[in-house]
Amino acid sequence: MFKDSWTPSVDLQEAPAPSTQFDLPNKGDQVRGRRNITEDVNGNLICNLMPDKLEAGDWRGQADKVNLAEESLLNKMIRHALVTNRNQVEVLQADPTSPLYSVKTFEDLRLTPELLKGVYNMGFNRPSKIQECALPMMLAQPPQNLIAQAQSGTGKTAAFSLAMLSHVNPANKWTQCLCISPTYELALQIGQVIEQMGKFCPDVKVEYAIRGNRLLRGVKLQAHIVIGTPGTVLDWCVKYKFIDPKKITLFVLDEADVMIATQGHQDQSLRIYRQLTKDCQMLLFSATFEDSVWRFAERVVPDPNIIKLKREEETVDNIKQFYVDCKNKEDKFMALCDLYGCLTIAQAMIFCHTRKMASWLSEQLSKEGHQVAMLSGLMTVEQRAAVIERFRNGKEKVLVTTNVCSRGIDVEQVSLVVNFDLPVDFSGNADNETYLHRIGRTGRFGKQGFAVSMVDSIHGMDIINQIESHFNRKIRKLDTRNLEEMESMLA
Ligand SMILES: Nc1ncnc2c1ncn2[C@@H]1O[C@H](COP(=O)(O)OP(=O)(O)OP(=O)(O)O)[C@@H](O)[C@H]1O
Repeated sequence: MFKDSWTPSVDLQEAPAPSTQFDLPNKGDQVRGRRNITEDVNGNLICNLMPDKLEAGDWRGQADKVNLAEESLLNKMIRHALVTNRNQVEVLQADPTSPLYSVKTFEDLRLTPELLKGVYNMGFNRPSKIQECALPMMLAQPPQNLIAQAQSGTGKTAAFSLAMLSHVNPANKWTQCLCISPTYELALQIGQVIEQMGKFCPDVKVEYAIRGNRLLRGVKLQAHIVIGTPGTVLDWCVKYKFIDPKKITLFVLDEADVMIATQGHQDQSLRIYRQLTKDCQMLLFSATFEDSVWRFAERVVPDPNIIKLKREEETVDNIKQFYVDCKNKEDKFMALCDLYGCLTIAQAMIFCHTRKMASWLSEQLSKEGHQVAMLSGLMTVEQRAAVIERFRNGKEKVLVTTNVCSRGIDVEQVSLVVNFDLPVDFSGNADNETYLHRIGRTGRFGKQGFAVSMVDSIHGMDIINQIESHFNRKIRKLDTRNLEEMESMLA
């Protein structure tokens, strides 16, 4: 195994760093305290202000951070099927005069029998919505560039995996397809899809340009497809020359939104891009499309075809929304217990703002005899996926969580969502988007759902009013001590 001064530096760059505590002067901050500086899995520095003394209900301290790369990985791990989306795919062609092709079957794509077998073997009967339009473009001759945006779970990874496998000429013993992904774990996930889909194409070789995978100096890589993180890919192309970037004919950049949110990855991606030839086909995928993503995409993908599939709107229509007036967290807990006594709850999700609160609440609920599962940002993504799986299978009826998992969990049996802490943004205003994602966990699949928010301050009441007027839906007061009234309201 080869080792020199360069490899550890890439390892360091792409490895998660331990949490570090610094005592810094907090110029301009109203609250005195310590700054907890940590690095997320992408190498982003996260600075959490940890006040010396948290006020009751303080929304700023210790909130669990939603990490885009982790969220994306978790989504991949817990999803076993396509996300349904009834919106129409929007297509903008680079050459509007060329005919627009879309396919209804995988046979229409004229794939090799081995590859077609691989696709069917994965249980894919027909292309997903985005695949119907994207696949013919990706497989077209002459090659076409593509920027595609669609929410997670719509079949993007499967689409570009198929494109790469179909693109490769196994007789050419060099790297022809290069795919970059924001993290080690995400790169492995993509590789798994390619390996599974290419199961019946044994001549196609895949390699991972990720930390820890060290090749002997001077080696010329024979793998046809390389998937990796930007730092290692750049070094494999430029420093070690394991890959000749001039021979790459298909370049895929996945999760562009996560990529540009990660320090250094945007520059590295651009540097990789500059090594490629003008004829190299470029494909870029993203779940969201803010201006910054769009500007980046335009730099990496010249003359693109553009495909967009809008996220299906979440609605609060079949969710009965309430708030409960409480004095403090103990009072909120009492109200929660009252609620339990009254509602026939299939399963419930309870949202807290901090890990500490989530732990306290889980403990209290367990003492009351409830089977409780808990999710927090302290857990690894694998641990979170396992907890969600157990909850999905009904092993626990209550899931206490921070914001780290408010998205993406589809559990049909969730009939109650409780905002034990209200969703607020950093400035203390109502976080309407988070509220919607949280309560959207109930009332799914056309069923009736209940969302109850616990309010323990004037500020909290103000937040409820803000949410009410944002969604233009009444949030009614619920008196959990008045059983009769409660039963009639929840009926
Ligand atoms: N044509 C298809 N038919 C049935 N299932 C499919 C099809 N394409 C993809 N899937 C499955 O749907 C799920 C989501 O697909 P995929 O991972 O490709 O989506 P994505 O848009 O890349 O989402 P993410 O970025 O979260 O991975 C996966 O479980 C995948 O196996």
